[in-house]
Amino acid sequence: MNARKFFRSFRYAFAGIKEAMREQNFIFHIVATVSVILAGFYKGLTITQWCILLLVIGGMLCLEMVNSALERVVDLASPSLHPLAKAAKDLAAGAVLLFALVSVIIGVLIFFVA
Ligand SMILES: Nc1ncnc2c1ncn2[C@@H]1O[C@H](COP(=O)(O)OP(=O)(O)OP(=O)(O)O)[C@@H](O)[C@H]1O
Repeated sequence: MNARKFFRSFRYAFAGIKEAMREQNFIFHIVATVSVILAGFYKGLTITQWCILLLVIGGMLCLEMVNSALERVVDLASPSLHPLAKAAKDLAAGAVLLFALVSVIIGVLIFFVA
């Protein structure tokens, strides 16, 4: 891969992050992220706890973006209602919900149990 192509792919990736910023859900996750990071400094987390927290935060944000990407692909491929389109969107939304639930449990363990 040449340097120009390499930097172009960065530009596209940043455009993807900018696109995600237009989503209300993503903004909610950013606000939650900032709050959790501030709470982490206040509590004085250990390095291991920070690593777990950052993994969870990164995973949540990435999953939200993949969900948004999938929504767009489904809307493009199936503008009219279709059971497979519904299944695809519901599966992706379910994945986000599952990860969010696990994240909350991990947050409670780190901030209130540890
Ligand atoms: N083409 C479709 N065919 C069948 N069901 C669909 C279709 N598009 C959406 N749905 C159903 O409607 C639900 C909501 O879809 P929608 O695209 O509005 O997602 P959303 O979660 O509201 O995302 P956003 O508000 O970010 O666009 C889906 O989870 C799915 O059950």
